[in-house]
Amino acid sequence: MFRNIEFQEIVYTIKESWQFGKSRQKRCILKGVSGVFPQGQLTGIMGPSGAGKSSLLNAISGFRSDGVKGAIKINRKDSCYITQDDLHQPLLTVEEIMSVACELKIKNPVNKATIINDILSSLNLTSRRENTAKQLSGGEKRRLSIALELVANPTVLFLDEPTSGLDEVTAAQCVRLLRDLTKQGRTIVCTIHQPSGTVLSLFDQIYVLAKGDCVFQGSPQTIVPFMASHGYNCPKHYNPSDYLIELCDAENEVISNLSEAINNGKSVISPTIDKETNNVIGFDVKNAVMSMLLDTPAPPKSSIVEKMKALKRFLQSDYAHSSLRQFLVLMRMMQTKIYRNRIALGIMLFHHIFCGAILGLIFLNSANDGERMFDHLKFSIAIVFFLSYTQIIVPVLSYPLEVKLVKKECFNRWYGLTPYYLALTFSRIPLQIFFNILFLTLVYWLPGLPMQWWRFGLFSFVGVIISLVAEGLGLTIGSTFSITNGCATGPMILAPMLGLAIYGFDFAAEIPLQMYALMKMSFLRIGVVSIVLITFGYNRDQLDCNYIYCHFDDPKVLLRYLRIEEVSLWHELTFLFGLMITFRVLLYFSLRKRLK
Ligand SMILES: Nc1ncnc2c1ncn2[C@@H]1O[C@H](COP(=O)(O)OP(=O)(O)OP(=O)(O)O)[C@@H](O)[C@H]1O
Repeated sequence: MFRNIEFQEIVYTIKESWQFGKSRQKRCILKGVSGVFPQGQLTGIMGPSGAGKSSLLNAISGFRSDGVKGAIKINRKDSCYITQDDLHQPLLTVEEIMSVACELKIKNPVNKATIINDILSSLNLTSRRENTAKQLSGGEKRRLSIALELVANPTVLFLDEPTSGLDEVTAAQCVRLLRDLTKQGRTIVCTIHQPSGTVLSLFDQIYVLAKGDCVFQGSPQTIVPFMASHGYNCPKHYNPSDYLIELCDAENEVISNLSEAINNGKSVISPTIDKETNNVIGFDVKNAVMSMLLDTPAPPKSSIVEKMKALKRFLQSDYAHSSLRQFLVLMRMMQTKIYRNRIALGIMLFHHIFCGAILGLIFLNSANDGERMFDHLKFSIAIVFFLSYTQIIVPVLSYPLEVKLVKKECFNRWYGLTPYYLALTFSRIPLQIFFNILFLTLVYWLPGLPMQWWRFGLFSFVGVIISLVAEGLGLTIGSTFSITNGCATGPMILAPMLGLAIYGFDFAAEIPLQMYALMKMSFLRIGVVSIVLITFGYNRDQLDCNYIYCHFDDPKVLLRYLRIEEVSLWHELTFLFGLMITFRVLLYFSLRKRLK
């Protein structure tokens, strides 16, 4: 059902970020603004930089709810939000991305091809359908963002700065396109920076904010007469919106005068039109009729009714398809994405073969040397460190950007968190196993470890588990922090773990009990102990000795020296599994927090 979007006395408060020596203070970004965005119209939210335009759009669309107070009347299930960043899967073609959107967003995508053709041709993207998203220009990316959301035929579209970064002609084309979409009954609200006269005239309504207050709401043609009635005469040949914004930016008094006149958005300025010439000859200040003001308040609900409603909401899926179907579509999309990234695949292949060969050559034929006890330990540490570092650093650098895309798609109800999370977890495993086994084969074979299949199998299994633990940690960091903060956090977590991994190898007998407990928290330590147990335990044959006496030629002596001869590999594996699950659970909650 089409209805106006109405909001009343919206207050948006943020907590200033913490600064050294200063206490955290609250800052009011939106100061009780009200307004109506009429159904089937194109409304532009304008204002000086920092006025709170994006904040208002985020608050009304629900993209941001923390710190937002006030009443908002909108059918969110039928709306979508298009972010400023134009985030898409860069390696998929326009057609593939549209196809994924159709499969996830349409209940019965039987005429999927027709829907895609219609939307692409109406947005002038047909000629680009075979191109990947990263090959598109800024304007094309913007149109693709709109095309993707149109698949579900939403009645309300929110767009944050759809014209930013576009030249004047492309910006006008973009706004014209939005206006055409309103002709099909859609309500479109977007933030916009100082539009040209041509672009301004394309809007049905303008909502102007200044320092968190509403200073104008109405048709663009009424800006000049409205301002003039308050003594602010817009010079001829001057863009009225520029004049209004510049005035508000310069003088606080203007903001309070205009905001009072418009009742902070509770009034709307409508044009008086001369019937003969069809020109705007004046304006009227009307109450922005807000049905929610007229609605009689519902009687307070009992907690049982509330609980039943919550249960109903839980059982009714917000999505077009079941979680299983979402998982399968996402899994296929992620696989395509992984295998299409040929450069990354090539680098990963080279990285694993090169590092495996280098490590193998450093310890070439040394695995059976009974005099090189410390080399055996260094070898185990190097393997564990390689597996961990590789798996942590890649997601720390690449995942933060993906989280933003996931946030947008989840918000627009493409899919739920659980199917996404499962697809993310399982889609990477086959390739990860392949690369790790390649590396582990080289480092097993070149140093000359015993050619026993079962031992190699265990060695590879533990290696893969270590890399999965590390990947979980890397993804958790990537989903929680930005790239910059993640780059500091990753090594900060890894460094003590590495310290614990090598701690006490030469005085194992004297390690205090508390340190043992701490060492169990380092998956690197558990990984090193597991690798040593596999390579030197399980009745490994006597090592070579070219002297009269080699203290460590009996592998059991090495295990005893490290105080791990009684340690069970399965016990260590249980800890590794425990940490793997812990990091994956942390990843889930971190994603959930971000998506909220
Ligand atoms: N999460 C946040 N944390 C800290 N400050 C914020 C946050 N969100 C908004 N602000 C501040 O609120 C003010 C309004 O921000 P907003 O992005 O809504 O402005 P805007 O009118 O869209 O500006 P611009 O046109 O420059 O994008 C800015 O001063 C901004 O720094």
